[in-house]
Amino acid sequence: MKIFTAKQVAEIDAYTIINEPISSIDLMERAAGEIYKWITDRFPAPQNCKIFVGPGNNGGDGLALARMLAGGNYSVEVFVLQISDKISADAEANLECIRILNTLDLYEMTSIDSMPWLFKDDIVIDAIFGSGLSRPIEGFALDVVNAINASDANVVAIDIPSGLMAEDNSKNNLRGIVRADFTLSFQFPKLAFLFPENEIYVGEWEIISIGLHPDIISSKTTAYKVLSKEFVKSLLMPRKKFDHKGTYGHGLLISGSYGKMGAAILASRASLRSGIGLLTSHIPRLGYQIMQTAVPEAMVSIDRSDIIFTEYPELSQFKAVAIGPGIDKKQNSFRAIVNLLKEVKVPLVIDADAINIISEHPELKKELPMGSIFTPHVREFERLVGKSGDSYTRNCMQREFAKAHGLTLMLKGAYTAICCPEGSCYFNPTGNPGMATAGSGDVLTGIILSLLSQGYSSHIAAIIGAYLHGLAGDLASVDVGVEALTASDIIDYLPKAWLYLKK
Ligand SMILES: NC(=O)C1=CN([C@@H]2O[C@H](COP(=O)(O)OP(=O)(O)OC[C@H]3O[C@@H](n4cnc5c(N)ncnc54)[C@H](OP(=O)(O)O)[C@@H]3O)[C@@H](O)[C@H]2O)[C@@H](O)CC1
Ligand SMILES: Nc1ncnc2c1ncn2[C@@H]1O[C@H](COP(=O)(O)OP(=O)(O)O)[C@@H](O)[C@H]1O
Ligand SMILES: [K+]
Repeated sequence: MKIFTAKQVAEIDAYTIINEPISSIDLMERAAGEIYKWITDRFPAPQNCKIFVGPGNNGGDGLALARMLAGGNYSVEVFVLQISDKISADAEANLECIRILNTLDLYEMTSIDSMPWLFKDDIVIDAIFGSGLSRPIEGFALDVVNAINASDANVVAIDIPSGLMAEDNSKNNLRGIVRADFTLSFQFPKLAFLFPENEIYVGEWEIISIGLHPDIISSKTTAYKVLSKEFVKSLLMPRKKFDHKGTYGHGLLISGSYGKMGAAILASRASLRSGIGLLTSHIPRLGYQIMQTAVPEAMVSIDRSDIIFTEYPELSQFKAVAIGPGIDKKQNSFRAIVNLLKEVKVPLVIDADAINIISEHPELKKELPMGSIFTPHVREFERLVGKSGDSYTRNCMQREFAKAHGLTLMLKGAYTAICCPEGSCYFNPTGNPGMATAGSGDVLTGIILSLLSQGYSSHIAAIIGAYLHGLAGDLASVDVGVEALTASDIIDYLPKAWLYLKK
């Protein structure tokens, strides 16, 4: 699913109006009708609805919705904020319509003094500002936002919580944003919904389709997409009858150290559960028996060191290499990484302490092999790329870094962001908080190594890997719940995840 900027959505709107064709007020009616359906489904009548309305088309949606709710056995009060002299034509038309209705109460608000009391069971509809917000909210509208936020009512935001910018909130007043329980976004998600600090404003979000024109949606380009099952499935390569293990490649996994052999076991098992033909696990000597016992399918390459990574086997036989899970950051490991970066000619997955080592030696950033994949979580990302005060800025830095170095840079977490060398950014919707547990990143590294070894290109391997990893976590959470979920569960549910993905 594509994510467009607020400006692009306005263009898509305008195209739809001309080419469907449909009048703008009818499009507003359609949008409000879809919100009405959602509300009647979620909060069946009778209920008390308090609708706060601003001067633009977001307010117009709220006014059209007010008329529908009033006709549907809801008790409706509408509060029109007198914010500016301007009111959009469609909002004005809808305001005229409801002025003559005696089925609802209409109030014009010029100060916070006329703010109604909001009760716990009230449904508050936030239609103050939508995607036309051009600056932080101030004045009495800010007081209204704060009063809504201080209440226990059920707050439903139309299109976007008022005060939240659709993309960049780095200069916003964060105290002037409605904290919705539900956000009903028209046709597409906003980029801001995918950033962790905005969860308190957006609440649960849903996409409400309003029939915007398919031609413009498919032709308009955007850097941002949310992955879908259909898209990920379309990337899978079919297996053929006469394929053999050589067809699916030989991968090298460099992982583990004293006290962290578990990372090597997890990544190895995940790799083998994701379709790799042959896996060689390079580990320090102490891990030999552990690995041979825990993962009999893996071949083992033994480091001269008992406890850390200091060397690697001859590389020509491998189709892909992954390094990092559990390797630690000792000086000898750093030297071995310097050599590996110089020598490796195949795609490389760089995770965990391999990222930290490169971050501590910025001169190594020049050596990064094109086509490599970095898989940092946010702390590792900050060490590698730099700090930022907000997620939008961080995402811009991530895209820039991927472009500048010609590599795929994943930022792990809820909605893992995968930035590709040509500038695109994919967000992964699968996964759950149960995966915030030790070793789940090691599992992801193993999966991606496996996909690279099978011949998937770097950014495709990152996309399939992130989606599959989250899907396995989601399927596991259905059976074991989120608290009890372990990284091993993610591996155990990889078979089901593959089957579900290919269905
Ligand atoms: N997408 C779709 O397909 C469809 C979209 N629809 C709906 O349209 C909405 C977008 O409507 P919109 O463009 O009229 O913008 P909206 O946010 O209502 O208000 C802008 C007004 O507020 C003003 N203003 C801005 N910031 C301000 C501030 N801080 N403090 C004070 N004033 C401020 C601004 O003034 P200006 O910036 O020009 O000074 C302007 O007057 C969209 O979110 C969705 O709900 C549906 O109806 C149909 C299908
Ligand atoms: N709340 C969440 N929602 C979705 N995925 C999550 C969530 N928390 C963690 N994950 C996923 O779990 C993995 C955690 O990786 P990482 O932090 O490197 O763990 P570790 O270092 O313990 O292996 C990442 O792939 C991340 O996307
Ligand atoms: K809104």
